[in-house]
Amino acid sequence: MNSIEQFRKFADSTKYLYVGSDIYSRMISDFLSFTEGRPVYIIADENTMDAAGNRFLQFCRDESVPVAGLHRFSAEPELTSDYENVIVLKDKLSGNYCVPVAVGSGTINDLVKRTAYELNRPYAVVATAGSVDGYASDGAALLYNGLKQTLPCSAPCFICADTAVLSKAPREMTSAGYADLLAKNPAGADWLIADTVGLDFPEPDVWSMIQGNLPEWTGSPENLLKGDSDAFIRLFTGLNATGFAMQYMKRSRPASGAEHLMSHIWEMDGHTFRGKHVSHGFKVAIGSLASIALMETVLSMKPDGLQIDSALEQWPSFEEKLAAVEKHFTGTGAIDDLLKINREKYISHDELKTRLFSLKDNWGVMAEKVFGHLIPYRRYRDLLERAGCPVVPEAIGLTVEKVMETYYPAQLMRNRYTILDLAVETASLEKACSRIAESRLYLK
Ligand SMILES: NC(=O)C1=CN([C@@H]2O[C@H](COP(=O)(O)OP(=O)(O)OC[C@H]3O[C@@H](n4cnc5c(N)ncnc54)[C@H](OP(=O)(O)O)[C@@H]3O)[C@@H](O)[C@H]2O)C=CC1
Ligand SMILES: O=C(CO)COP(=O)(O)O
Repeated sequence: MNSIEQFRKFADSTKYLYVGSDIYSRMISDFLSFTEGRPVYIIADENTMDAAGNRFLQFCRDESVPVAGLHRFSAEPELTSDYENVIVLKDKLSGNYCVPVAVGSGTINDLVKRTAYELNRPYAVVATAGSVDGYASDGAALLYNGLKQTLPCSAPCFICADTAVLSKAPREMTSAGYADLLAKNPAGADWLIADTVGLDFPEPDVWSMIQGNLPEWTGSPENLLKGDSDAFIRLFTGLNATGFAMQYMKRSRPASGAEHLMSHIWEMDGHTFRGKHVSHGFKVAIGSLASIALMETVLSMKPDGLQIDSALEQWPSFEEKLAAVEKHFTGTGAIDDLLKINREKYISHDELKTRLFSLKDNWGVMAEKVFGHLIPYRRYRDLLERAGCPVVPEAIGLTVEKVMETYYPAQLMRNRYTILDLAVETASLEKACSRIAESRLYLK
């Protein structure tokens, strides 16, 4: 198996990485190099303090690492990725020159990551679950002005994960991490589509690190559910390699495609199921299935089926496109940011015409490339199911109809070309939605 350390060469901020069952006996010397004698300030919550924080505190005591303070968010109500929580943390930390240590999973890590960045300090994370690929990324996925966006900031300088802790995390968190990792497959297909349009060339080293190793990282989902420690190392390696890829590229393209944009819409809607927020990974699982369904439906079309005249006729003017953004997002704090994104993203009728003719010429090559890469829907669903992930929208409190309604606003979320753009630009979204909704396979 590829060692996680060999992927760290892609990271410019993460200098130290410890994963395994005996991390505390090995990491003191590097930890002291990281802190440079400054005290640590631990940020955790009630769940994560029990899961790993107390053990980390014991490590500090045993090794005489000074602890300046401890902020423990309460477990109820659920901690969210709202930027307001960064303000709370900055207020706590700004007075003393300590180094922050996040003890938790995706949300706590992102809150501390952005706080450390705004205070211009390095930070460490003690991971408590293999639930997301965000530990090692250099962005924080936060709700800022109501828009779920990836705010720039440096990745952690020091990452450690005790596999005994990861394997004891709630099973759903592991399944969610598996779904977030497996999603690099449809996200990669989106990258190939963007490449065909001439917008975003897949960086070869990053492509081979992620896509080349993904089958091994995700190949035996049931071993994760059995608590197999090697399976956890593979999962955490894949999640962190993706984070390193984001550090290397300074953007989230290697990790995120249409499936993530759909998940962000549901998060911004405040979607809950049985009174609780649905995890990032579970929303991504349904977003992935929806994205693959759309890819298989749209790309199965023959080039002759691409009606350029009708697509051009349906293409909105600049004003009409902005009006569509207003219609979908008015009343949310995100509206100004989304209008800006869509002003930048808009292409004129003439530009669309050129793109559509080029697409018609390259359609067969693009479909071949994408289908050569994409895990087919049935197999993808099976992998998710074996990993304990949701495979129908109802399992996270959505409906097929709601998923169909999400494709269009998700296309407005980012200036990053995906299958959503291809479907909208070729005026095939509506027809594809009817086919998906009527099919006996997709999202059923
Ligand atoms: N920056 C990036 O590149 C990325 C960021 N993300 C973001 O990460 C967030 C989701 O993170 P995710 O990890 O799924 O969920 P959370 O960090 O929100 O954690 C979900 C719940 O699990 C609890 N928990 C964590 N570890 C343990 C444990 N070992 N034992 C018991 N309970 C535990 C948490 O407790 P508590 O509330 O106490 O922490 C919380 O209640 C989203 O905001 C998403 O957008 C996702 C991918 C990439
Ligand atoms: O969640 C992320 C990666 O897993 C971040 O992706 P976005 O940049 O699309 O928000």
